[in-house]
Amino acid sequence: MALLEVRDLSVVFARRGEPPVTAVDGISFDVEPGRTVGLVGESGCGKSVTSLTIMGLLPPRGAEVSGSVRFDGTELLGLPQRELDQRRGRDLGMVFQDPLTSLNPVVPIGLQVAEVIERHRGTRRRAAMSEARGLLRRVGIPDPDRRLKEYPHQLSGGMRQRALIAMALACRPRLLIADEPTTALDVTIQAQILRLLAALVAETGTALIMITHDLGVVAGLCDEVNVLYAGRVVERAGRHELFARPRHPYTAGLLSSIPRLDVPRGQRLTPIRGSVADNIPWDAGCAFCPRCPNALDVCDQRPPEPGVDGAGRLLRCHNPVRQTSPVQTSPDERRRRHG
Ligand SMILES: Nc1ncnc2c1ncn2[C@@H]1O[C@H](COP(=O)(O)OP(=O)(O)OP(=O)(O)O)[C@@H](O)[C@H]1O
Repeated sequence: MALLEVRDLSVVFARRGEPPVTAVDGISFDVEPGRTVGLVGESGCGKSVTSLTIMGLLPPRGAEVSGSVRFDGTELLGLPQRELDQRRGRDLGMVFQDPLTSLNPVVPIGLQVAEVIERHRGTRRRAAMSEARGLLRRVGIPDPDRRLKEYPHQLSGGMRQRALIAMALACRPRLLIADEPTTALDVTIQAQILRLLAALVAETGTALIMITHDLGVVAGLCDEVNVLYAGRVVERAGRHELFARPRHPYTAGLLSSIPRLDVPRGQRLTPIRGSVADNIPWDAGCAFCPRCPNALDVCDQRPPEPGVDGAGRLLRCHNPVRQTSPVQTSPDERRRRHG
């Protein structure tokens, strides 16, 4: 059974004097224990609203939420706040993109981690501090005895992100949601943090939802990738299939926007044209249609229904990319081939 089952989740924000915004529009996906699932898409496609809804952290007023979010068989939507807080503390953890705003600037790092352990597991201060030291070491913070006493501003960006991961792990969550955890970091530190997350997932068996605008980030980490566009999943496939044969023109565009060294001669990067401001509403057709290189007449007349092929790939497109042989090689595949 899936650890997390999201079914037909929709989130609509009411705005005074303006039409409502449908941030999430009928999203469904599962996360199995120990698996890593990516939610990928451009800014504004609904990634963060989805994760905040799962965590029960959406502002209580102004958002109309429908659908179902079941964690280990329990419906989380509509759960009384107390029970949700307990579950969040015990089973669900989150790593946000900006550690400086997520960490308390006036509390030393070690104490922040220890307080999470104390609050959620009832551990005494001394034992919690000792466990915090171990966690800081585990997430790769050098000299944890010293760092324990330091404040967030005394740590580098990468170390702050590691501290945040330590805090999220302090409750030993069964599901961790990482929302753009590497966006604020430079490229080498990004790679280190991604390796750390992969190692922690393998070691602890925690399920992970990885939220990012960058398909390159999920390339080495996710078992399965959901590509979101304007609040809907437009393609879902295992990482290898998605990278080898993207079928939705949006996925293909995202993939070809990743700079790579092994692009076949003559094939150029073809970034997606336009912006989300060009979208049409889903009830009129495919929201991506005005930006789509494959658009047909039907695309701005009728919304595409999602279909699932024999290999389990979900696709929502009237005119998918047709490929008979792989044109892209996933980073994993390249590593495997080249050792
Ligand atoms: N409180 C709110 N009130 C009104 N609209 C909102 C609110 N929060 C989010 N939205 C809108 O919902 C849509 C989805 O936002 P969301 O933050 O989930 O996107 P995202 O894919 O996570 O983008 P980013 O990577 O920029 O955070 C956007 O159009 C956004 O403007």
